[in-house]
Amino acid sequence: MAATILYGKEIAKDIREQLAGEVAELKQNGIVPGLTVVLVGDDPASHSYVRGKARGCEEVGIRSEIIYKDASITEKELLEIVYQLNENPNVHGILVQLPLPAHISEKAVIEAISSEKDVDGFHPVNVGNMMIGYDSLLPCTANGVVELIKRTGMTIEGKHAVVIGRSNIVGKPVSYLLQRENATVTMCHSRTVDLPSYTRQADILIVAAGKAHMIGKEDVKPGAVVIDVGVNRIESGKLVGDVRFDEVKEVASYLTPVPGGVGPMTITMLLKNTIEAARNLAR
Ligand SMILES: Nc1nc2c(c(=O)[nH]1)N[C@@H](CN(C=O)c1ccc(C(=O)N[C@@H](CCC(=O)O)C(=O)O)cc1)CN2
Ligand SMILES: [Mg+2]
Repeated sequence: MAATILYGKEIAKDIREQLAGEVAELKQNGIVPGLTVVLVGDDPASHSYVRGKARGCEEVGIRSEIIYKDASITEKELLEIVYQLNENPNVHGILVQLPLPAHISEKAVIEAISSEKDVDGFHPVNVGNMMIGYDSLLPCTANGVVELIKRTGMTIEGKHAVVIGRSNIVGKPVSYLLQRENATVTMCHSRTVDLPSYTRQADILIVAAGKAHMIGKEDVKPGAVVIDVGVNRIESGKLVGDVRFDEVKEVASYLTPVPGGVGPMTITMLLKNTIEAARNLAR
């Protein structure tokens, strides 16, 4: 069996067309959705992600602004910027790009963002609401993963989903979102004993471990849907996932590539959250 490759890039394009329509409708009602991204320091990958976010906004008609700050900014100065954005009625979404320099507490910054404008879905209020199944702004990568699975047309209800990785950005939220879809979820991580005994049971396998090429075809149940959230730069400079793509595509029913799988969905879900925040704040 050869897997169908889930090109997030193409799916993201479809969703963005739909989002552009929603933005046009909001604009007719006098609301121009606005996102402000704050970027501290000069990490090239962060700069590239932030540019991608601004490009995504432009594509669907969201007004966006990037505030660049030197890595020497103090925590107090950064918090002051966040407080001002919280008060600005033209800003519906606030995102502080992570990671931050070591002298700034990510926790303090995330908690300072108004939960209504927290388009990353990282604020404890949004995380709590997600956990108990209330409406909230959802973490973008996790939401993008679930959206990709839904687009295969498969039924998630009753399926056994195995998640590898327990990060706050991916592993934990994706496990909650899949439970919300009535999957039976098993969470595995770096200390799991006999990982393959779990992964081989998975109808849906989400790999977010951050370990290049760790999953091979011997770890995958034939016909499983495999979502690779890993982004690893290997010695050759090439970007690879946590899954051995060429092997696993022989046994999975669906498989995401890296790059071009989950990544493009992340930014699309951010655009979706910004539109949702604008709609909620206008109420
Ligand atoms: N405030 C936030 N900070 C960070 C987040 C986040 O969601 N919010 N996530 C990551 C970085 N990130 C977005 O910010 C991100 C990472 C990877 C991709 C992506 O598109 N990956 C591509 C490959 C990219 C490449 O070629 O280098 C892919 O998988 O296709 C998008 C966004 C940490 N910080
Ligand atoms: Mg092995």
